[in-house]
Amino acid sequence: MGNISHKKKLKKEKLKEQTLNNMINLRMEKQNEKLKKTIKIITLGTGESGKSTFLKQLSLLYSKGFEKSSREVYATTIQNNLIIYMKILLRAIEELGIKIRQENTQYSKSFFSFDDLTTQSLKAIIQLWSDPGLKEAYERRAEFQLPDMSQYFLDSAERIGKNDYLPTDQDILNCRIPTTGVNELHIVVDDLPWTVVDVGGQRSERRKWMHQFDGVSLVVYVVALSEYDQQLFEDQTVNRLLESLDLFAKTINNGCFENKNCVVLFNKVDIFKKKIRKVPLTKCFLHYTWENDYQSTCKYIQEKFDKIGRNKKRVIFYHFTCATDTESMRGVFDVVSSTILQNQLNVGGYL
Ligand SMILES: Nc1nc2c(ncn2[C@@H]2O[C@H](COP(=O)(O)OP(=O)(O)OP(=O)(O)O)[C@@H](O)[C@H]2O)c(=O)[nH]1
Ligand SMILES: [Mg+2]
Repeated sequence: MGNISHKKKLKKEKLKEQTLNNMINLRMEKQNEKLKKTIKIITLGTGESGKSTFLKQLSLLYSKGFEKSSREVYATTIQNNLIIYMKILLRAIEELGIKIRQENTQYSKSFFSFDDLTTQSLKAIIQLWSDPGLKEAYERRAEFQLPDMSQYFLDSAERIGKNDYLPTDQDILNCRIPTTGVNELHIVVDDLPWTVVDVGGQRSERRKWMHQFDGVSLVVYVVALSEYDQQLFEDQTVNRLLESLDLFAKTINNGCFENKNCVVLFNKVDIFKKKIRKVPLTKCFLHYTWENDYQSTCKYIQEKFDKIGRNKKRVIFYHFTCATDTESMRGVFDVVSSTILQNQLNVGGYL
């Protein structure tokens, strides 16, 4: 009798164990499914901070990169931009009272009649860009609105002006096309499907943002560090870095994100490193009293953002980046990817 009841007890315990195992397996499967669900990342930040460049790099590293047809579209934009940049510079030399060489005045006078890149307009661009007056205007670009990357393209005018010109990856990374609406990139990183959402950062675009906030796993907030001495394109009375700080406060403390980890990219460090040697940070933060070197200014700016974003429910990761440099971005994506994995494991209850 005793033996039978002992056997029954063992059977019952085994059954219980099996049920428990099944339940654990089921839970694991469900959690794995959750982990495999598409990770939605949104890039936010003010206009021209580098959000779309971040997306282009992801596309180069984890997707097919740029097809011939899209290179052709970029070619037209880059060629048109050359005309636009030259007109901006010519207007600036007039407004700033900068003199150019006598022999170049004929080119500057006729330039406003050009709309396309032709043999004539290309010749004028090359001639005018060799003038020290235009270089001086470029150096003073914080006083008007001219993209930093205009120098890269003006230096390459001859190559860009060729009939069979097809932009390189670097040309495309440097090309500025302000985002209107929403762009999405679908990629697989470390076995996980990512949807990366890119929105326009200029003021008129920001009202579209909140429609994209649902289901976001990670916010990547992009700040153009180098813009501390520049004014907004949309409002010439507002400092760009202060606008970014203000926008960060409004965005990151939005109910959708208050318990979500966030990655802040302090971008354009290449320009910032050069600029900070010449232009004091007091251009932006009037009461800044620390040393005006790279380390101290970066620390100060990071603290400003951290003070706004810090709370007990999330972690904010900071990286100093040059979004146009593919190799350095590879390292940044590795960190972003492990941040996401950590987030997912937290959600699944693994950690
Ligand atoms: N030198 C330098 N240029 C950069 C860097 N990141 C982006 N850029 C350039 O800055 C310009 C603006 O970059 P975008 O990626 O278009 O900026 P965005 O944030 O998407 O701008 P919106 O679409 O208007 O919101 C482009 O010409 C880029 O090539 C960087 O780290 N260093
Ligand atoms: Mg963009």
